[in-house]
Amino acid sequence: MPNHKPLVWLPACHRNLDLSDPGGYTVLADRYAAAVCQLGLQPVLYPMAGAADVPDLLPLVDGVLLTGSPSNVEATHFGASALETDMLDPRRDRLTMALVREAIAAGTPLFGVCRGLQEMNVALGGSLYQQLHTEAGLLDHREPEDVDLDVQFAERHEVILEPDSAFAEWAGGTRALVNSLHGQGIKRLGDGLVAEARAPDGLVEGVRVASAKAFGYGVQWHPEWHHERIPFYQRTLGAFADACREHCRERNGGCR
Ligand SMILES: N[C@@H](CCC(=O)NCCCC(=O)O)C(=O)O
Repeated sequence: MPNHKPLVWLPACHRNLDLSDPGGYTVLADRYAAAVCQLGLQPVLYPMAGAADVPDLLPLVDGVLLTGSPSNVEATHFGASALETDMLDPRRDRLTMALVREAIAAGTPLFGVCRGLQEMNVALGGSLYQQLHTEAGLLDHREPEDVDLDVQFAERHEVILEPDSAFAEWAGGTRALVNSLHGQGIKRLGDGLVAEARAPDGLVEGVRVASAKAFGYGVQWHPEWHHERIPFYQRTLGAFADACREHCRERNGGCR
């Protein structure tokens, strides 16, 4: 039995931090890694991993957490053109498009948060609204600018949860309040995804992977934000952590 905690792969972002370094930087918001640690799991990064490395690396981990990011999934992945204003991350896109499909096929627990949900949707053939706030009938789902993080991540709207879904179980009912920090959103649902949570404007904000052999969920909100004091977020993350522990036991005959 290995003497380590279940390992969770968090694909990083790649940014030019504007320090005149043409090599760029690998970036991961501590918030996600800290939440993984608080769940008793060990976050791991493979900074240079590309799509071709996924078959070698996926068997080494017990779960995959696709984090949020200010960058947008490039619209060329769903048959549209990127907007001039888009902040893009083509390396992350290339990795996560492959990772989503292979994690589902391999039965590795998979959880997508915000950009991560959008990646799951696009990897499975779905499309995104590129600017929700320009769409008639849809809410502006972006966070307020130039305010404290506590205000940016404050609960902003309800989600309506499918009765009998895991979301309803985690929320203890069919409605929950969530934060909202995104400009893109699901337009056409990816193949094999089941919509189980919707914003009041009808936008799909929570999905289940129908064929998942382990945990396979994505959410548009941020359950990692102060999950320790919000039972809905805590139960969602707890279910992902339980699935990672189970996968670790199956993979290794046990785990810490
Ligand atoms: N850029 C996409 C995804 C939005 C998203 O993931 N926001 C999280 C921002 C905070 C963080 O880095 O965790 C969109 O705008 O829809």
